[in-house]
Amino acid sequence: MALNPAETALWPAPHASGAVDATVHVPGSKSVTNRALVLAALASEPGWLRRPLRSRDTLLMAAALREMGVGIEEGVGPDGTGETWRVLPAGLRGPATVNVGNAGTVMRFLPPVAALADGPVRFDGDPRSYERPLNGVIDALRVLGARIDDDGRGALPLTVHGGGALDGGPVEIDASSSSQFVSALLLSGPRFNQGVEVRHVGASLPSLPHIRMTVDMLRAVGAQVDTPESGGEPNVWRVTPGALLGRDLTIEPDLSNAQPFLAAALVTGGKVVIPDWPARTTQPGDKLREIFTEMGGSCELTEYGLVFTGSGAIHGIDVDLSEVGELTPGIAAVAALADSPSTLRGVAHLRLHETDRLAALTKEINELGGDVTETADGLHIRPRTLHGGTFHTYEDHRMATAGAIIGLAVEGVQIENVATTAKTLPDFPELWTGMLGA
Ligand SMILES: O=C(O)C1=C[C@@H](OP(=O)(O)O)[C@@H](O)[C@H](O)C1
Ligand SMILES: C=C(OP(=O)(O)O)C(=O)O
Repeated sequence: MALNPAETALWPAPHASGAVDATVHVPGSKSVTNRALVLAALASEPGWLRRPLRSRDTLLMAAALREMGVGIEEGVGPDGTGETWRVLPAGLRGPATVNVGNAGTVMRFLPPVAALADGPVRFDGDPRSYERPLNGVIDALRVLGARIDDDGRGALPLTVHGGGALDGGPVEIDASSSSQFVSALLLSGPRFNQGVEVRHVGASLPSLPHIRMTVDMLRAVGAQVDTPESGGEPNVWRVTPGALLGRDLTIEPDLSNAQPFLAAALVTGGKVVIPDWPARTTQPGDKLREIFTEMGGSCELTEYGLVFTGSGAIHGIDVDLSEVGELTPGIAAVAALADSPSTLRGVAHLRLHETDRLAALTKEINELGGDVTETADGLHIRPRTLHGGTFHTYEDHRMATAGAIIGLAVEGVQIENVATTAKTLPDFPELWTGMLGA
């Protein structure tokens, strides 16, 4: 496929001339917004999303739900403050066509919704979406009573022949390649005739906080969910059938998208404040308070938000990132600038994310003079003096932000296709230059 000019364009990553000192308002969480849209669409009454993320992944989710008959009105809230979306659930309908782009949440969360539609729903997406695993969702839906036409690879493209309802019941899946398989089945589970009982039988299960996020958000709209943590069997989640409530939900800032800004404080020995950092959250980005503190910073969580301060020193880290895999690119970027080596473990499944993130990070950091090697499940990073050059991004938003972090400390880094940050953070270049006072 020919790349358009935006994809080939190079963005000179700003070099920081001194310590940053900024307050950065980070837009809403992708993971929370897309779960909230699905749950509101499946509810038995209208609901509101306040401060939703407006990005490629969330607009694809909204467009897909609209295709299936759901009303989503974008506007300002009833009290006139901030962007608010009103979701009007309706009988889900096919025929419909869903473009998933390269959004894991759309390609995994919507086939179970489509199984409830009253006709065929065709799923297609970016070339990369054909390579990302979907077998856990496809196989499980068949066991639960759905009819699906695919090409047998356990991936897109496919058609779900919605029958207006789904039996549901018990199902075993191997979700070692993506936690989103579990989340997908649980989110629609209350609307299946028998609910759903998901038993994970694989060797490992990544991104557990994201499964907790699914469970918390289901409970917040009235669903009954039994989990391993609430006294149930290990690796088993059970959702009881029942109606879902329409809620008025304010979306938290995306803490994984706060990562590059916190990293800027760490890398420049400066200070960054992120307003509205939640006191309690299931977002994996909350782990950054611990990880970036170990890497040399310090933080204070106040009523206003998170105040994160760098000390001027950046330390390497040995850390298992299996629960917080999406933080890996940003941590790798900081580790490449540290005063000691790092080992990032537990993230083999990143090979099947937006791009093969382990290969991409290794290649791009090494091309700037770094010393990174891939392991079976992660990266070894030995800091070296880096030089400028082109940082390729492979249509991966987190590769682009990782390159920008390195560019703060290394002159002459050019990020290819910074526009790819639109997947979850369309305003990234403006927020970044704003933070630097440019
Ligand atoms: O459920 C979610 O919102 C997500 C789950 C994780 O997926 P994997 O378990 O596939 O890593 C994460 O990496 C992704 O960015 C968002
Ligand atoms: C893995 C990610 O996204 P997706 O939701 O497409 O899986 C990510 O945002 O880092």
